[in-house]
Amino acid sequence: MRAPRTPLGLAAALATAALFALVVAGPLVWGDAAARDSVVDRLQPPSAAHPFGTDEVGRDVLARVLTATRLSVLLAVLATLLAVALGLLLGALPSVLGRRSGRFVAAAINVLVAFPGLLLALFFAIVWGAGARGAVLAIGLAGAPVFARLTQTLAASVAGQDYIAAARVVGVGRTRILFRHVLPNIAEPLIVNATIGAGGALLAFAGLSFLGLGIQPPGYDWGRLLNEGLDRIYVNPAAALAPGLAVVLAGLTFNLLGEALAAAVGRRTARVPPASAPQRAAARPAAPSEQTVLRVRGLRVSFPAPDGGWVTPVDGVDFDVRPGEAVGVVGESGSGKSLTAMACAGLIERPGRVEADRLEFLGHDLDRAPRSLLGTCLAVVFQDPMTSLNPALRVGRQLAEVAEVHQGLSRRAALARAVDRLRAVRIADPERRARQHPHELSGGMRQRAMIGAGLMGTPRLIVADEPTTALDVTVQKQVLELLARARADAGAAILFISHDIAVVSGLCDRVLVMYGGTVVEDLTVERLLSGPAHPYTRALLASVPHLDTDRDRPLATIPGRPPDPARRPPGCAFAPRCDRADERCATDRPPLTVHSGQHKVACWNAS
Ligand SMILES: Nc1ncnc2c1ncn2[C@@H]1O[C@H](COP(=O)(O)OP(=O)(O)OP(=O)(O)O)[C@@H](O)[C@H]1O
Repeated sequence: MRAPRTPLGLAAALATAALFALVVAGPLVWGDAAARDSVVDRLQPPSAAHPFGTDEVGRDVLARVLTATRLSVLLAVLATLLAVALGLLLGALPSVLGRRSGRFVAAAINVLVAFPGLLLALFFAIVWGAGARGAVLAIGLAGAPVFARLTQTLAASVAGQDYIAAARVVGVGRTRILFRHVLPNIAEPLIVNATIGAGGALLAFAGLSFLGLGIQPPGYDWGRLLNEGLDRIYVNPAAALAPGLAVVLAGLTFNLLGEALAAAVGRRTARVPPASAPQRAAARPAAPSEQTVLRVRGLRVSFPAPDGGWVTPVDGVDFDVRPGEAVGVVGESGSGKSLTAMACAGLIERPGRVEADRLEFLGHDLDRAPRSLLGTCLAVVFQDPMTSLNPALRVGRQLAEVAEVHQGLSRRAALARAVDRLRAVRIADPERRARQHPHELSGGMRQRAMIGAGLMGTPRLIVADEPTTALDVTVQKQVLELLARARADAGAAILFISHDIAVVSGLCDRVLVMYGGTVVEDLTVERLLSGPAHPYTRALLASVPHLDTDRDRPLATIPGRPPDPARRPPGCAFAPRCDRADERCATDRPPLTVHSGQHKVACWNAS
């Protein structure tokens, strides 16, 4: 972890050093003064000799508070360690046990977390009896469910990572996966939370000792001193104030340390270092001779189904996108267009699972492609420009981040480039707009800003998922023109998802028609308009109204409904709605094969 350079880090380091010094030196320096009684000095008010007064036997309150630091802090740390150890054990169990027992343990953890911690501590303190041991056990056990829940959540968040899947594939057992792959990857957030938890344990200790369930005389910690001070609060309030202050300051120290650790860990994980020299070489746009920007073979996207199995909405998609080419993806709602596009951009979130025989971007396996390559050469434009921009960050900053992280530009240079890109996407007064937050821009401007973000690098592929659906018709036209211009200027290929065939045929060279989670026809726009071969594409075209459509007749519709991904028929998914379907269509799934030239069709009875 890096040296504390922020004010928060510096404050945390100083406070922790001071507390540590008191833990070590407190009893050595002030131990004698804390034990020295003197009948004549009984119940003295604050004075120069005794800044917080004296107790019933004339001992100096300040010396006792400073001496009690060691016991108070050590007991809190011990209880926290116990809570973390038990929490780790309990939270890791669901990963080691089978699905059924794992669920049972997870449910038990949830119930324990919902139970108030201090009540639990009181219960355990009474079970184990008053005293230091009982209090450590009580606070440790009461804190364990929170850490168990944290461990369980963190373990689940790394469980879907590829390196865990790879370990499973080569037969590594669950326990070994837990210790070698899961725990090392969740250690940092656990340490941060344990540090903050120690502050809570300190307070809980003070509470138990104050209630007489913690440290017993002649021993004393801050809680006991607080208890004694409160007995004579009307005579000498400072005697209660001193241990109270000590608890607050030490608690704050733990919290500060936790916050500083969290900030350092956050910085480390959020900030991707600028590409190193070899990475930059890899990130350089691929040579123009390269034939394919995106190569997809046998792409499958699956999600866990409620019955415990998997449902596969995208099932065997094959296509290529060549440099500078604009490829449209059309199909009814639910045909798998967006999932295909998101899988190609590496954006399918867990628990979704992406499998493919080949999924390559600029010749790199998408899984292993350098992050800087994706950051500079792949741009994604989403349907809703409001949710794709961070509402808390200024627009210019968001665009600049791409150049800062992936191109190693300084903050100032990156911001200048952001303004330049906003100008390139025809946003008027880009300097002012760059300083604004997304909510201050119109929907069309936000979408242009998103395209501008994609143009911060040298995009070789722009994946646009229904980028104009949320916009009105005039703004829609401007955004389409902008995409076409980005394609012409930057030479970027476009994968354009839309349910609107008219829009697709205006922008694209080629069209992929999707049905039931797969590509059923891959054809040029000219071929699409002159006469496609797949009955589904024909039906889709017939359902689009155009200027020559006879208004006296009802619009053509495709009878029936698209198949549910969980209950797709074994043969052609379109067969139940197809007027050309025969027996073979019901049993054998037609592969996507060359129909003529570059035209491909997946149909046994293509025209
Ligand atoms: N996270 C998910 N979990 C489970 N199923 C999902 C998930 N995301 C999408 N699906 C299912 O996958 C299928 C295809 O979804 P997708 O969003 O790719 O369709 P689409 O063709 O883009 O449709 P639309 O035009 O309505 O966006 C749908 O049946 C959808 O319900």
